[in-house]
Amino acid sequence: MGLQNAKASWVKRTNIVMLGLDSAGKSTLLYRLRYKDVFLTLPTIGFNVDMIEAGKDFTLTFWDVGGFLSSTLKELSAF
Ligand SMILES: Nc1nc2c(ncn2[C@@H]2O[C@H](COP(=O)(O)OP(=O)(O)OP(=O)(O)O)[C@@H](O)[C@H]2O)c(=O)[nH]1
Ligand SMILES: [Mg+2]
Repeated sequence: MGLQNAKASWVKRTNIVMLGLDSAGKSTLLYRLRYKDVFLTLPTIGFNVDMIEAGKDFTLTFWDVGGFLSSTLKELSAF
């Protein structure tokens, strides 16, 4: 148990936020990277979170933000 926790502390984690207009292809890109396949998608309500193990001790966490929320965040960042 202690050994597992010690190992986990070595894992490098990076967060990637995907922002873009409605239907830009954010979720399609994420599913392509995650599952190596193309899926039929629905507009994302809010956001999706998915994790990809890019290497033995390296994980990427993708925050796939829906177009509507992306636009709202962009507007807010202008203030
Ligand atoms: N031709 C083409 N269509 C794409 C591509 N990427 C995505 N699409 C299509 O564009 C549409 C929207 O894709 P999504 O991945 O749902 O777009 P999104 O950016 O996640 O949209 P929201 O969740 O609404 O923000 C879907 O019908 C996809 O099949 C691409 O590279 N080429
Ligand atoms: Mg989406």
